[in-house]
Amino acid sequence: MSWSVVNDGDGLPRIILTEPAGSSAVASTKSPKPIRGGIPICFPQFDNLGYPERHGFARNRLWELDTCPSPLPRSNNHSSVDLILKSTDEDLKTWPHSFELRLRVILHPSKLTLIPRVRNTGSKDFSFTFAIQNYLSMSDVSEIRVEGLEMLDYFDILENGERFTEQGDALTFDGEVDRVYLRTPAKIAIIDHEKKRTLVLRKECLPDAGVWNPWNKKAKALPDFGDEDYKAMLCINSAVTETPVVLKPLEEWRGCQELSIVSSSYCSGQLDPRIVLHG
Ligand SMILES: O=P(O)(O)OC[C@H]1O[C@H](O)[C@H](O)[C@@H](O)[C@@H]1O
Repeated sequence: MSWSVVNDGDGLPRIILTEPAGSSAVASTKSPKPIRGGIPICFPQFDNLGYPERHGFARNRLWELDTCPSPLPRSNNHSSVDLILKSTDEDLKTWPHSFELRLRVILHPSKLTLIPRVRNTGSKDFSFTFAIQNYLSMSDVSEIRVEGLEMLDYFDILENGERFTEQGDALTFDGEVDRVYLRTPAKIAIIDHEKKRTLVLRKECLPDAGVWNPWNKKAKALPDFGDEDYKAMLCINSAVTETPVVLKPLEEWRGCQELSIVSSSYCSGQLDPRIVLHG
């Protein structure tokens, strides 16, 4: 991935990351379409709960820099940014609730932390579902193992949302998958043998986890997704879906997700998977 720094209209530096090949090569960056990649934020709905924009409008809007992230203390860390999205008159027509959605993004050498917060700034209760949709880059999805979802209940979107219980061992992939696992442990490990690394997803107040890969047929049908790109990606979402969050006026909900990389020794069996998952 290459990067460059440009100054925007306010004289603020912006870092532009570009990937000349892969899914982002065909991804649309034109508003109001979400970018197929990165980490879209799904709010106020994950999937389609009856409001017009699938996965909510937040991923289709331009956010602003948040200069007052209270009550989170201001971050003095130069590798972090606070962003905010507020309800607009246009959005109030389809989702009639005033809110402030904040996101703190913190970058460490081998860890990315996201802290989303939703505040009810209106005068009535509202409820919402939410997801942090992580498009993860993989060497070869058919060689990936996901640990931490064993024996859990899940909704299978490909089976009309029917509820099943995961059997067996770790998750492996040999076809299209679109599931939402319910009440998962706080840690999920995504093991990439070929890249000799394990991604560890740790989450708080985000009890559910979506797992999605369109595989070859659906990939061809998606206009902003390369035909072969399904091979090198896996979406794992940290989500609140089964039991929506309810906020009274002035209440705030806060979640947290950490994505970190564990050394390749995990793949050679030197590191006990139980330590990664439960340590
Ligand atoms: O195409 P999008 O609206 O961005 O959604 C991409 C995917 O997101 C989630 O993981 C859903 O569970 C899938 O059903 C959906 O296909």
